[in-house]
Amino acid sequence: ATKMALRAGLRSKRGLTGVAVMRMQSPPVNSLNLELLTDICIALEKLEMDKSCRGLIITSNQPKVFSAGLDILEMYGKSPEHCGEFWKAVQEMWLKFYGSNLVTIAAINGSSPAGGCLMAMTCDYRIMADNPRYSIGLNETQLGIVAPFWFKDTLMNTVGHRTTEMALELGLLYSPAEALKIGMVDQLVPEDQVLTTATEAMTKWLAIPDHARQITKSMIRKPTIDKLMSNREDDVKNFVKFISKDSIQKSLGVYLEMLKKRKA
Ligand SMILES: CC/C=C\C/C=C\C/C=C\CC/C=C/CC(=O)SCCNC(=O)CCNC(=O)[C@H](O)C(C)(C)COP(=O)(O)OP(=O)(O)OC[C@H]1O[C@@H](n2cnc3c(N)ncnc32)[C@H](O)[C@@H]1OP(=O)(O)O
Repeated sequence: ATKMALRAGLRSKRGLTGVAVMRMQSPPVNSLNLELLTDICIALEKLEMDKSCRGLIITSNQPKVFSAGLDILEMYGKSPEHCGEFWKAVQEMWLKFYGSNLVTIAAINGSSPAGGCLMAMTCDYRIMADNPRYSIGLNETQLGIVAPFWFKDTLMNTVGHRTTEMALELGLLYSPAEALKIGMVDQLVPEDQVLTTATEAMTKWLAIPDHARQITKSMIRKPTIDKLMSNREDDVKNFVKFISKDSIQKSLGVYLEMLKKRKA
């Protein structure tokens, strides 16, 4: 096994031959801030260029949480310039993962709301811990915010049209069993088996010749990727305009307070 040290917030190491394991470790809840997003993108870029690497398993080193989604503090009370930079990093993460040539497997060993769910859905296969206390889904509307079209497209491509209407409009967070039922995740296993099962699944995916699998993946995902690629700047402008509204800032503030109170 080769070890690969990465910058703060992220550790990645090789286990299975040709397979990297990326462990998010940004306490307390792996919320996706600018630094973590940048680290993830740099790591993926390096792996993508490494000819000996064919697969990537992404998981969490934090207890109970895969990722809490986008870091709300990057969107609350920040300048339009900062929000724009942040959103570009979110786009970059999505583009890199959704368009990755590697086999990507999400080993979801905890809750995965919003951007965390998005990240998992960019992968080729999802294995989640069967703990009923965990949840996964795109809950944006519950925060008073609107998931952009490429979040919606990713969900629609994964679970279908009608389920997306319900999931997105109601901002539903699903238990692992519900997520399996609608196809948001592909497999449930006991918590201590998530990573070993991901490794087993990887073996199956790697049995397929890379070029055939990569061309097939690209054929399926390219239209969705192209849609964002040709609208990137407008999407950033829309985000900044939307997130800077007083009413949206107020909703985010209320939500953050709720998170803190819930803890107390
Ligand atoms: C018309 C419109 C046109 C166009 C639209 C254009 C653009 C679209 C606009 C906007 C889209 C923006 C998209 C956003 C997607 C997102 O990802 S938003 C983030 C959503 N995330 C959540 O809702 C998750 C919130 N967190 C939780 O539910 C729990 O923390 C979790 C279940 C993950 C873990 O629970 P637990 O282990 O009990 O931890 P705590 O709740 O105690 O949390 C620990 C501390 O961490 C803080 N925290 C949690 N999540 C976040 C977060 N996402 N960002 C920042 N901070 C977070 C929490 O407050 C605690 O802090 P404290 O210790 O109290 O200081």
